[in-house]
Amino acid sequence: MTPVLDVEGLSKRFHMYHLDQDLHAFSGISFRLHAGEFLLLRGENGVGKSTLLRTLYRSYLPQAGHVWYQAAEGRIDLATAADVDITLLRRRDIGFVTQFLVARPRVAADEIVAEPLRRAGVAQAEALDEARRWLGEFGVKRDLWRAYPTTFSGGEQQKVNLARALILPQKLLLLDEPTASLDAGARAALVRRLADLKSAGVAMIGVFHHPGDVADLIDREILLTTQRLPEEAGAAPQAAPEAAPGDLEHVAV
Ligand SMILES: Nc1ncnc2c1ncn2[C@@H]1O[C@H](COP(=O)(O)OP(=O)(O)OP(=O)(O)O)[C@@H](O)[C@H]1O
Repeated sequence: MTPVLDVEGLSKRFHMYHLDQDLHAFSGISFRLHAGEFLLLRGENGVGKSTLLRTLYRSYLPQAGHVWYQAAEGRIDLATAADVDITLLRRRDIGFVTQFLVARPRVAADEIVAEPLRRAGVAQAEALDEARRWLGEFGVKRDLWRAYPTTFSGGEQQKVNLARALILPQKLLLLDEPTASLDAGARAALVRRLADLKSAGVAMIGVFHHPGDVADLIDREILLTTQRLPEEAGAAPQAAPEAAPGDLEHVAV
């Protein structure tokens, strides 16, 4: 079966201009992800989990490697694809859920959530109905549905964020600590939605503060570790070979 995502030798470093030195976030990461698979990214603080997700989403450009994505039109390398193609894929195929909502001023919560449906051609009234259903599902109080999320609490903003990101099933979902500020009810609603999306064939890669929340969904794990090699050895950290489902994959970064 053709993987949805085939990551080959991906490396990312940041240049810190004020120190005039590079910071290696990770190097040589390789893995594959198939439709309906759920991959958990683990590792200690600062090991590069969020950076890896952002590089897959092409918010960051990698220094080396490929991120082959199987689009309807054919295989495309997200590491080098044109911005216009990335924009299309983000609208249609690839979702990114973070714990932070970028709330636009004077746009109501239900409109923010309905927007992906509107872009996909769903009529305004139907899209708003569906958006309100999801706001309700995630526990946003009814009297906030027409309000502006710029003034919402952290948890309320996060619920709007989730409803918007998950309203339209995409092919690949990147999840960066989506449960961070959620109450128990919203966490349960999120897990239900992720389980439905997984059954519908959505491939997912996630970082979770409490992986127990999604224990039933996880097919594979990648553990990112910081491997400090002696300078004189001169060898770059290598990614471990791909693990079978259920195995734990150790990847030095
Ligand atoms: N834009 C950036 N510029 C420079 N350094 C960065 C940038 N983004 C991340 N880093 C650095 O890259 C390293 C990896 O950060 P990242 O946020 O990916 O870690 P993480 O594994 O997600 O950590 P946490 O578990 O704390 O969220 C850190 O040392 C961080 O300081």
